[in-house]
Amino acid sequence: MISNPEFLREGHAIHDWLNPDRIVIGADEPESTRYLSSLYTSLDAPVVETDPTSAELIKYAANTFLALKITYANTLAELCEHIGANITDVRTGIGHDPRIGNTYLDAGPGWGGPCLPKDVRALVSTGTRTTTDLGLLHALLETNAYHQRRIVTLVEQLLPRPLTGARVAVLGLAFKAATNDLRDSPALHIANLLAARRAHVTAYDPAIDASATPTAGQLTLTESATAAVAGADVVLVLTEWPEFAELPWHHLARDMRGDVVLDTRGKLDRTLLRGAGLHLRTLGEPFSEIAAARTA
Ligand SMILES: NC(=O)c1ccc[n+]([C@@H]2O[C@H](COP(=O)([O-])OP(=O)(O)OC[C@H]3O[C@@H](n4cnc5c(N)ncnc54)[C@H](O)[C@@H]3O)[C@@H](O)[C@H]2O)c1
Ligand SMILES: O=c1ccn([C@@H]2O[C@H](COP(=O)(O)OP(=O)(O)O[C@H]3O[C@H](CO)[C@@H](O)[C@H](O)[C@H]3O)[C@@H](O)[C@H]2O)c(=O)[nH]1
Repeated sequence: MISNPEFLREGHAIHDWLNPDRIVIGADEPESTRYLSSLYTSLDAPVVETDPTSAELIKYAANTFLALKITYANTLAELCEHIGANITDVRTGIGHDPRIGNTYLDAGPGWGGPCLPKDVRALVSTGTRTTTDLGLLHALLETNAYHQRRIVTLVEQLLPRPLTGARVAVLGLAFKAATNDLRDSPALHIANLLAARRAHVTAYDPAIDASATPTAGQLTLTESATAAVAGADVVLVLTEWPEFAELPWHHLARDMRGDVVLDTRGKLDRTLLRGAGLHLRTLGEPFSEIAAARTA
């Protein structure tokens, strides 16, 4: 048996496959390793030759480490909000240290998709069959679920009315930009949590065909951002599609009932939104501006 894990990212599949950081080959027989290695001679990457169990563990361990980094960033972002620090600066400040690096530290609505959640759970499941202390990994899963629920709490805090009956416009349902994948998507999960709290949720994602996509909850999918945002008490950006920054916010603001945008990906232009008369709330930044507007 040979284990040959793949490390490409959705949305970058061809680039990542042609430019791998490493090739991992786990085989019991040297002949099998030699044969599989020969298939990769056109690619310029270090080859890690190992046994099948270690190869499988490399895959789970890599995805779990990425999940740990993201969750750490999300925890820091929440802390920043409470103590008046700025997550962007904190991230830059720690990221210059090459031992830490500056990737997978973007605060957001929790990690998801078809790979990270599955592989963290697989690592936990594998460890459960042993006496290994898995406290860190259990905490990772629990904390990621907490960070998704936290977005619902933030929406609730930003609304000038109860969440029940409020109109929430969700921009982005895919688990990240450059894909239409809804598997284990934090965005879809959060939208469903809001709908379960009896908010009226209208959602738009540029890669999701509203007419062809069944949703489990009470979500209304729309074919445009304009349609999703019309009448909204609050706009919630959950996927980092670049086009959301380019939306005609002046026009959208006129059709909204409220004046707050919660951008969980930190990609919108604060000056542009302010010019449109909207209050922008991001993760990991103090939000006194909105609190001041509410108490004025
Ligand atoms: N999605 C990614 O970006 C990505 C990246 C790297 C590695 N991987 C790994 O690749 C694998 C597949 O991921 P995916 O996202 O393409 O999943 P997927 O669910 O989209 O595709 C899996 C396919 O395998 C088929 N299948 C499942 N069991 C089968 C069986 N017993 N016999 C024949 N066909 C079977 C399914 O019908 C499906 O078409 C996973 O192990 C994943 O961890 C995925
Ligand atoms: O700084 C970051 C980076 C990512 N994410 C989130 O993390 C999740 C995963 O993102 P990404 O790694 O880009 O997605 P995948 O395409 O699922 O790729 C991961 O899973 C694949 C399948 O196992 C592996 O091959 C890849 O190496 C691994 O990056 C998504 O919800 C992202 O929004 C963040 O919140 N902040």
